[in-house]
Amino acid sequence: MTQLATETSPSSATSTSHEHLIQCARLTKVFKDFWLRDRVTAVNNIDLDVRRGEVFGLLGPNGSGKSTTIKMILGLLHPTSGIVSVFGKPARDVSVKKNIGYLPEESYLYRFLNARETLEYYGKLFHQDRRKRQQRIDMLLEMVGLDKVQRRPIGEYSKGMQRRIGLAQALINDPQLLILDEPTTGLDPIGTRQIKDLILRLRDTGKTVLLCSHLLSDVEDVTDRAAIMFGGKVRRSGTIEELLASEDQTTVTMPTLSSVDTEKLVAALEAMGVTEVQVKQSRQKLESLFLDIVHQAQAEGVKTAGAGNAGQVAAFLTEAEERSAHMPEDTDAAKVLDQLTSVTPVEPVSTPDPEPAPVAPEKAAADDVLSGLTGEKPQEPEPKTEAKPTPPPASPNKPSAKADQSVLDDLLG
Ligand SMILES: Nc1ncnc2c1ncn2[C@@H]1O[C@H](COP(=O)(O)OP(=O)(O)OP(=O)(O)O)[C@@H](O)[C@H]1O
Repeated sequence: MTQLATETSPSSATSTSHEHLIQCARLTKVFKDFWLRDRVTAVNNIDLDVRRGEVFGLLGPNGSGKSTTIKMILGLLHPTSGIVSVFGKPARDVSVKKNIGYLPEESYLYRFLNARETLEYYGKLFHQDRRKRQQRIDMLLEMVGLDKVQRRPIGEYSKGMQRRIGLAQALINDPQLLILDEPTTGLDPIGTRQIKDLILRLRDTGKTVLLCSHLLSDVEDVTDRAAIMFGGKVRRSGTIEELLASEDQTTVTMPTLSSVDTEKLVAALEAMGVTEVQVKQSRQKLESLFLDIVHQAQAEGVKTAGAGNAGQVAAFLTEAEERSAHMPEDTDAAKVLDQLTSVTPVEPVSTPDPEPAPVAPEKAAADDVLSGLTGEKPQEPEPKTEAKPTPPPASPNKPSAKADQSVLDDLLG
């Protein structure tokens, strides 16, 4: 391919109005020291919105406030000031939690549980009945390529395998909003591609993804819009096209031209008054080259300890994508992803339970997990507010943008 770069026009990106699923207004978090004096302003008066059905990238260097923002969106940290609403409700509202899946930056998995037990544990926290839980666990283990190693303790897993089980854990409740903090850390390029494909597939089925990553090429590949933070503030935000558009260049790509044709083309452009024309041979991305080489080696039957798992995930995601391009509906992979991503009514988290006692150990364990995530002491349980079912996540039942706005207006006073 030949690429031709010339000076000219601005981005063609357009923005349309969408329903806001996360809204942060004047959001601030100041961490205090032991004597309650202000120590660190981690997030400083930011406005942010994430729209339903988009992949939103939250970027920034270490310590810029991304994780703190995410924890406030999750209701794990109290804002010092400002407002954060999720699904049109305050972030600490327990009922919104059922529709959120979260992959934390660090794994908070139990080393001595195996993959299946881990998903069992998280499925139970959502009070899923046994049959539904088992089905989902089977589908998720297959999807993240860990079904063959599901009985091994997680402590024995490699970093990438732990990321995979973390992702499965985040999806166990079929969330409408998926918050992924550095999802591709530790993954090989195949696993990274799989996660990116999965994110895109989930977006295509109507899920919203908030993605936090330092790997800019990953973010660039999958996000619709992004915000770049520094020092607790959002420095820039917009669509990827808007953010990356080079205002003073146009790129034209075409099949490779002969040197004679290239000269004619450049001469024609110069005759039109276009200056500084650059002609260069297109390069493929290192990721495509890597994947080509690996796939070729797999096709040749070259043996390697890790290839089995990676190949399986790729096949699953490929079949799912083919199905979306009008493949027969009944392939196994299509069914798996379909069921995982289908919009199903959300079950009440705690339908009045005739035997409430057995929930207690899980609750205690959940508090452990929460306190691990936040680094703060767990809150006292909010009495019985959990019992209210969330409206089904299908868009007709979701609060409208107007409703979102009015809640926010109410909250803002
Ligand atoms: N529990 C805490 N107590 C005190 N300071 C904190 C706490 N959590 C975060 N901070 C501080 O807040 C700032 C922002 O941290 P945060 O973890 O949000 O950054 P980040 O953008 O997610 O960074 P990274 O990319 O390294 O994960 C940092 O200066 C950090 O030290």
